[in-house]
Amino acid sequence: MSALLELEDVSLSLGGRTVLSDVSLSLHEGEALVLAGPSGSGKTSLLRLALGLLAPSLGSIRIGGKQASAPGRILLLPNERGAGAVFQDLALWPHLTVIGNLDFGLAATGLPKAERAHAIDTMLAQVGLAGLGHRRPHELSGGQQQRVALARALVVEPRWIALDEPFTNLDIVLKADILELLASLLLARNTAVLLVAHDPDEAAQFADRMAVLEEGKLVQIGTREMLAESPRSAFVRAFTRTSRGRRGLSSGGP
Ligand SMILES: Nc1ncnc2c1ncn2[C@@H]1O[C@H](COP(=O)(O)OP(=O)(O)OP(=O)(O)O)[C@@H](O)[C@H]1O
Repeated sequence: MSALLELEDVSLSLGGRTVLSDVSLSLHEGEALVLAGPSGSGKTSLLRLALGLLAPSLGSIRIGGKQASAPGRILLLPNERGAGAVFQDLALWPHLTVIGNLDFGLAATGLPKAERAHAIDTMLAQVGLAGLGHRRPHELSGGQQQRVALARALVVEPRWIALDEPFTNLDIVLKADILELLASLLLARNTAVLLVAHDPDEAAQFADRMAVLEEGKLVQIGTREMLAESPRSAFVRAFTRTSRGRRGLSSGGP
């Protein structure tokens, strides 16, 4: 079975400087792959390439075995990549209600209105926002806004989602809560995730595999076993135990 997402020997130059060199990486069905690395190492750029927001300078990207990007070319548009995304700034539509924000992408799928309303209701209940659907983003707390962004990314049932440090601005308790919620939602839906994380603890909660970028090069890729001794190991073990059975993933190289 082909990977959901495959980067092969991808390099990226922006403004005359090399941002990524020769990166090969894949994301498999239901897998949680965490991308770590120092500031400026190219994590966001890699996500943008994967989502089809940037074209590689060299190399190729495949989505579900289909050619998605080639040097200087985006062959599959972002909305054709089966992906959802949440970025740090969340980018919620300020003039739309919570329901309006979720319906924005869902309406484009062509699903009839009644089914969309049902999907939105279910999703909002799952992220703990039942009853808040008619509020606008500025009428919500920071943590609630994060949940809306997550719900908006997931309501269209993407096969994978890209998360670019979306929870950085939350306090530690809220962050732990939302990460736990995210883990359970992804597990229930078998959605794969490519998560950019600064914090190794955050990575450990999540990762089936972890990839480390330094100065645009992939310097390390490790399995969840490497993360078993994390300070939150009880949760990690619970998560990996369930996910191992369900996903039947063999860990290994890129
Ligand atoms: N449009 C651009 N033009 C020129 N250089 C860019 C551009 N976008 C990003 N860069 C450079 O590419 C490098 C990688 O940036 P990127 O945002 O991918 O890193 P990052 O690992 O996500 O960093 P952070 O953790 O700080 O968000 C940085 O040195 C950045 O300055």
